[in-house]
Amino acid sequence: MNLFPELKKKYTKETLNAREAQRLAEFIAFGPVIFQTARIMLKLGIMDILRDSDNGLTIDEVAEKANISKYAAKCLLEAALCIGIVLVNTKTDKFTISKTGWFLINDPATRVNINFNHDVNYLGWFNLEESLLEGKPVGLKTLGDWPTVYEGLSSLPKHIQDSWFGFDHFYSDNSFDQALEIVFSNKPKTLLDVGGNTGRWALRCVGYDKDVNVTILDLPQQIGMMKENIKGHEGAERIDGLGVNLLDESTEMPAERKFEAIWMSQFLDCFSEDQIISILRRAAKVMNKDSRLYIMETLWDRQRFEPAALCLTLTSLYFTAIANGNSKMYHSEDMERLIKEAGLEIETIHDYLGQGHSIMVCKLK
Ligand SMILES: C[S@@+](CC[C@H](N)C(=O)[O-])C[C@H]1O[C@@H](n2cnc3c(N)ncnc32)[C@H](O)[C@@H]1O
Repeated sequence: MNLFPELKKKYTKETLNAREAQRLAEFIAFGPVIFQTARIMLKLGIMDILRDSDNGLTIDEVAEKANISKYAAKCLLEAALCIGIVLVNTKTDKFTISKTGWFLINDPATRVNINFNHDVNYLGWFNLEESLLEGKPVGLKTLGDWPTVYEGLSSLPKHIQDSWFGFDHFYSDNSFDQALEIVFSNKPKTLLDVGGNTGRWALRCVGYDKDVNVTILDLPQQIGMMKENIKGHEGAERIDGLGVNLLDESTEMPAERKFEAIWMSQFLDCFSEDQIISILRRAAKVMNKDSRLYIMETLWDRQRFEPAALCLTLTSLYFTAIANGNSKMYHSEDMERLIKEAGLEIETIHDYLGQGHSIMVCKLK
């Protein structure tokens, strides 16, 4: 298995001593409540209060400033101490934030992941086991009654929708600047954005190049949201949308415009291996020898930093329990095999975009 260097260092040999390993095992055993403790410390503003204090605060002072009981403050701070997000001064009994606490407050990726896990996934994780065994998103029933999460996106309650889109947009938005340079180095005049969602990439494209026309393919519900979202923005008249369900194998991609570029960002991870081959074969049908297909994915093995691989392999289990029961964040070797089976080949791979995307540039074999 190919792994980028930081991951290889961490995943191919034991790095913990016995005490550290035992601690990690207990961290796992108490995982749900460790997560909730940290989330509540953030939500109640306790982490902010501690950060903003000059020399830290006692339990009583935290209780008063956060407007919670001393009992609640004591339970939270003692747990927060042992999970490593705060430190205590044993002379003054004052608590301060630790380095990990600083990341909880300031690292935008961590905040997005916490909201996503609490609002979208938390209840559904309880059904992960059945989801894995049945190959169905059994946990999705905690959000609503749809075959996959994608049919339900437009009707999720606002705070859950915000957390889902916050997660999705955070990752893709951060790569768009570099991605625009890669895609527009070939100056495409027509671009098909498959799974274009709310139109954020399409808007960036029409803003970047005054001559490009973008067609978005997505589920009909998303095309409705996309149209609302692009209204009034410069270049919106050069964006159109087609509501389709690409899980229906008889749905072909539009060929009439001879798309010079086909863009799939965080799209193929929504499908199983067989579904990916079918979608890529349909993309290949509308390509000619000059067309390029750009697949932007967070490939878990091609990460510069190990925590990113951790986030990605665990995000795979959101796809299992909530999204559709059969897709994942792929390893690049799997993606490459599927691309080849669909009659395409990889021309180049660009790594380390934004939060950890790669772009596989593909052409007809
Ligand atoms: C994870 S989002 C990625 C959105 C966007 N491309 C980005 O990079 O932020 C996946 C998109 O694929 C769309 N999608 C999922 N299943 C689909 C299907 N069966 N047919 C068409 N689009 C689908 C979803 O509606 C969603 O907009």
